[in-house]
Amino acid sequence: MALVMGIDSSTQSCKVVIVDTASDEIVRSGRASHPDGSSVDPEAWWTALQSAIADAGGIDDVEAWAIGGQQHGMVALDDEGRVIRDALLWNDTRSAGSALDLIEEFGAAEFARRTGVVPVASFTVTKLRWLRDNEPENASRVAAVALPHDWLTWRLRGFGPENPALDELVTDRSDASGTGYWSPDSGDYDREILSAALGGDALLPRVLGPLESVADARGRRVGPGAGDNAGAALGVGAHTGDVVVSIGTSGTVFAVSAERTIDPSGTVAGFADADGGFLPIVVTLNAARVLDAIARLLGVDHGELSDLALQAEPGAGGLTLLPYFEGERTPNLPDATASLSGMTLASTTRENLARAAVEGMLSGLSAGVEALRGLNVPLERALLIGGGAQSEAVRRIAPEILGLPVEVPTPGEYVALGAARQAARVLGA
Ligand SMILES: Nc1ncnc2c1ncn2[C@@H]1O[C@H](COP(=O)(O)OP(=O)(O)O)[C@@H](O)[C@H]1O
Ligand SMILES: O=C(CO)[C@@H](O)[C@H](O)COP(=O)(O)O
Repeated sequence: MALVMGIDSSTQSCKVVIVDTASDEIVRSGRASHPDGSSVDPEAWWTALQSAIADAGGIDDVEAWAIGGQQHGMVALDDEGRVIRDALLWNDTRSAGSALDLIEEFGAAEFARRTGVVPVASFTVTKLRWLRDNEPENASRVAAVALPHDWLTWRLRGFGPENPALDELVTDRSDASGTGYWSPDSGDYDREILSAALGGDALLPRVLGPLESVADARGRRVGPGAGDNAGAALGVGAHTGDVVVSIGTSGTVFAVSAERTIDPSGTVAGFADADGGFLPIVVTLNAARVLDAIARLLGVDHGELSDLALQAEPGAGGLTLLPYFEGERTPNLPDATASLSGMTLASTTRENLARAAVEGMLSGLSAGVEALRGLNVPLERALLIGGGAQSEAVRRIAPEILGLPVEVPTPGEYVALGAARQAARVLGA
């Protein structure tokens, strides 16, 4: 029997699972919270990772590990391996103007062709341009740029300001594909785009193939890791025809595909997966936290919110929630706010508001399903995962709004599980 560890360092928390490779069963697990906000000191993730590992009973008996994590966050390092400023996360919209500048310089179609994405504020490339234009002194100190999972992998392998070997930074295809300066065709970085964004070159993590590995300070195998969505695809075992709908802080709709997709409109991002293929994906900024916000407003917990929503009729009596609480990424409306419409004396009930929250959140995801269908991605069934999939109302209303049969795998930490599966693979177990 060999034990492996998978980690999901997500927006709201860090989750650790320790899996027995003989049975594929989780034998121990742990978690710790991350701070709120879209600009976060990466040290908080490192502290949370260590707490989550302690909560899981430690890793002395683990033979291999891998980290999945929230994508796109900009971790800028100086030449002594120190973090230069708080990381700007995927849901930080301050670089929306920088995204427009990059589109003007390169063209949306050219960007999509070269990198698989059209810049929006979420992608790392726009955060680097924002740094260049707004904090030139910080930009001039950047020696290396990493993503959250790259940086945590480096730290857990024993590197950091005390041992600042920047050339030991590694990443994987899936997370590299969310930077906006990586080419899905060549598998190399697009240095011209990187330099145009940052105003100079920087060291970037070496991109490992799906079965490549490195070692930690104790000689254990360390997998390349993954962006959280690609990690979830591994964890849930997604096949052609499946569309995974993940309701976490972000709402994501994605499929695994042997072919890369190119969408010059930017609606579908042409990411890579963690298995040597591709992962066409649509991402919204407003998902589980829409339900959190309305539950808070109504003074109920998630179970009660779900009960209320299921007591209302489909269509919520005409009440509609457009849930752009955090601006929106798809459609690209970084400055939008949420709005409630269709309020009459009859429609304005607690039940209808709860239902409107579920329907509004799912409608954003349903637009994602349509966008994938528009690129001829085969879609036969939806697999619903993420914290929001624990809501019975979400599970029961989803088939009608998504227009697909919906299966709900047993609630679980699929990103961490996907990372554990990758660790087992690199161990050859
Ligand atoms: N029963 C539930 N119904 C609806 N939402 C829930 C439920 N349980 C947890 N959540 C929400 O799910 C979110 C966490 O999901 P998760 O997939 O772990 O997010 P992330 O990966 O972005 O950190 C939180 O916003 C939490 O409030
Ligand atoms: O921006 C994206 C994908 O493009 C998000 O999916 C982030 O990767 C954050 O994921 P969660 O923390 O919401 O799971």
